[in-house]
Amino acid sequence: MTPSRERHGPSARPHVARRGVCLVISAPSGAGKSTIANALRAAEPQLLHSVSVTTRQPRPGESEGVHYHFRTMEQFEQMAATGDLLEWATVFGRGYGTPRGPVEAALAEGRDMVFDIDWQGHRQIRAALPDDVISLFVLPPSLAELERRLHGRASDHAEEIARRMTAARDEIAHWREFDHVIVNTDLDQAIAEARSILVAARLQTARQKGLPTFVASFEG
Ligand SMILES: Nc1ncnc2c1ncn2[C@@H]1O[C@H](COP(=O)(O)OP(=O)(O)OP(=O)(O)O)[C@@H](O)[C@H]1O
Ligand SMILES: Nc1nc2c(ncn2[C@@H]2O[C@H](COP(=O)(O)O)[C@@H](O)[C@H]2O)c(=O)[nH]1
Repeated sequence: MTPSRERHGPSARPHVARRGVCLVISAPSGAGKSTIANALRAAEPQLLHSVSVTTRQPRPGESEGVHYHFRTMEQFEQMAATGDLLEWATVFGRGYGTPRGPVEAALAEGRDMVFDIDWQGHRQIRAALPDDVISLFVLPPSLAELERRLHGRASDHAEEIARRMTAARDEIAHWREFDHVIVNTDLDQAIAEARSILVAARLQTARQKGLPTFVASFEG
């Protein structure tokens, strides 16, 4: 039998526009979250990357507006004070934050965005956008391997690596706050798992559009 709303065609409720997914990836420094986020973006060119603001110096090979927006502490504090940052935190003694404008634009357009931020940022973004955030915590296979990766990356001096290893324990202590956790032992597997999480988030019912029109007739 034809469901009633389908019989009365025009009275069927319009479809809910698709909401973008805010995929927050956190991990102790060196566990591989940027590598995984970059691989996701390479596999999914539509996926936007939230470019953070930081007060740290650029590393060799990093460019303004691509890896970070590099700002002075004064500029950073001004952005935080005027509400230009959706979240911000002090990480390893420096300021890091997420510019608000690009996130709001992405959500308005139903675009998905990936965030490479720490646990403090995750808490704040989840509180600000409770319906939009899906979060993933990336663990290294061991602390020894984490330290090997930080040295292997060759981007930080020994003192900075020691600081990041100390902070790693604090970061890992928050793993249960996340929706998903993966262990980044085999990189290809970790990327595939992260992609599955993104795909599953996209398929959540509240985010759908473009479904066959008959489904509107089956709303309770
Ligand atoms: N599964 C893996 N096996 C071996 N090396 C890996 C793996 N995943 C990532 N790496 C390497 O580990 C290093 C750290 O990775 P990456 O820079 O992505 O870490 P991160 O978590 O984003 O760190 P940060 O928070 O400091 O930005 C890089 O040199 C990367 O190539
Ligand atoms: N709360 C936020 N944390 C951020 C943001 N961008 C990056 N980060 C975190 O900082 C560390 C260090 O990054 P690095 O590039 O200096 O190695 C990283 O592990 C992220 O967790 C942000 O916008 N907000």
